[in-house]
Amino acid sequence: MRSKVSVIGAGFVGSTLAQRLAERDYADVVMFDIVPDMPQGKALDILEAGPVLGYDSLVIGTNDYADTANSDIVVITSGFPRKPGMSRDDLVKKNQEIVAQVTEQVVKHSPNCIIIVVTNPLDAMAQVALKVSGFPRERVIGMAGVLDTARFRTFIAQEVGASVRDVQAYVLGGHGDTMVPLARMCTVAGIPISQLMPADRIEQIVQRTRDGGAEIVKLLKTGSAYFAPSASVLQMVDSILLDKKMIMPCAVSLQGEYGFNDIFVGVPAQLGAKGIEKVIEIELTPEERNALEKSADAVKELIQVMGL
Ligand SMILES: NC(=O)c1ccc[n+]([C@@H]2O[C@H](COP(=O)([O-])OP(=O)(O)OC[C@H]3O[C@@H](n4cnc5c(N)ncnc54)[C@H](O)[C@@H]3O)[C@@H](O)[C@H]2O)c1
Ligand SMILES: O=C(O)C[C@H](O)C(=O)O
Repeated sequence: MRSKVSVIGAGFVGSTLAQRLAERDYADVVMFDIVPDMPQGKALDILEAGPVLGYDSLVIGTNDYADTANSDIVVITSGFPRKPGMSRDDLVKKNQEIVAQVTEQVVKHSPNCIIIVVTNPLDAMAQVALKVSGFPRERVIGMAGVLDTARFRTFIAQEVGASVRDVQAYVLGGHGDTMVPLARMCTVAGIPISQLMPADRIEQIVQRTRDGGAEIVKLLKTGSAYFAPSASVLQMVDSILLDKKMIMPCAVSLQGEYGFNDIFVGVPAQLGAKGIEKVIEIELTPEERNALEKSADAVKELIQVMGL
């Protein structure tokens, strides 16, 4: 039987993800939205590309949660994106309500699914989904680190004129202004970047990575990034559905790892058929440790604002 992936929210991230998933040809895809007819129209459009591109994925658009029943993975993208001048945290109240209500329905129809949260502010919304679902932490994962790391890798590759495939990096912490790009562990074909570029240039790239989401928001003016975000979710879905056990930075509800408890923080995690199969603890320098704590504090503040 084919796997089933449901995407809640058929906006820019949701519909681009549905397209990418359909092209993978390993799962049927259901796209849900509260806007009448819109998910149906987008799903039909993606389905009709199948004969040209050669995939047989069934793609359904719906306004009825019953169609999402028994999904293996549900990706929550529903909610407001920010506008220029806003921070992701400014979305917290509006999106908390949406994510809570969506999670309730998701769980009712797919009690055994793995949830991937995309809605911002990411770490706080993952906390909402974990709480409302009552799922174990292995089955509620936030997407942010793959995207932030992809941005970091893009800028490093551009700087040294290398293939992005040769650039390895990690961005840890919350998906906000205090995220922690680990420049010390960034390599190009195994060579530390400190041997390839001056420290001040590395610091500029680290800052551009932290501002990566805002850079796109400023250019788009009416919404936020979706091509790289949907590609990043796809990598997580690949690792889970194909049980590839890839290690990538994800927002995970930590239970003692890195000294944190019951708070979502971006850390390297191994993703497989069971969801989060392992949290990888990297030894951090005191400076990196401080930066991670500062980033976790920003997430804690939001959790308080939400009354969770
Ligand atoms: N974690 C990340 O790295 C990351 C990356 C990109 C975007 N995002 C976030 O993802 C979210 C979606 O971004 P987008 O660009 O797709 O926005 P969008 O406005 O294009 O789409 C959001 C969709 O959610 C739908 N929606 C609203 N309330 C709903 C509900 N109760 N049930 C179901 N659907 C509902 C809307 O109708 C809309 O179609 C935003 O919060 C954005 O900030 C996060
Ligand atoms: O920046 C945003 O608001 C969207 C997303 O979190 C991103 O990093 O692109």
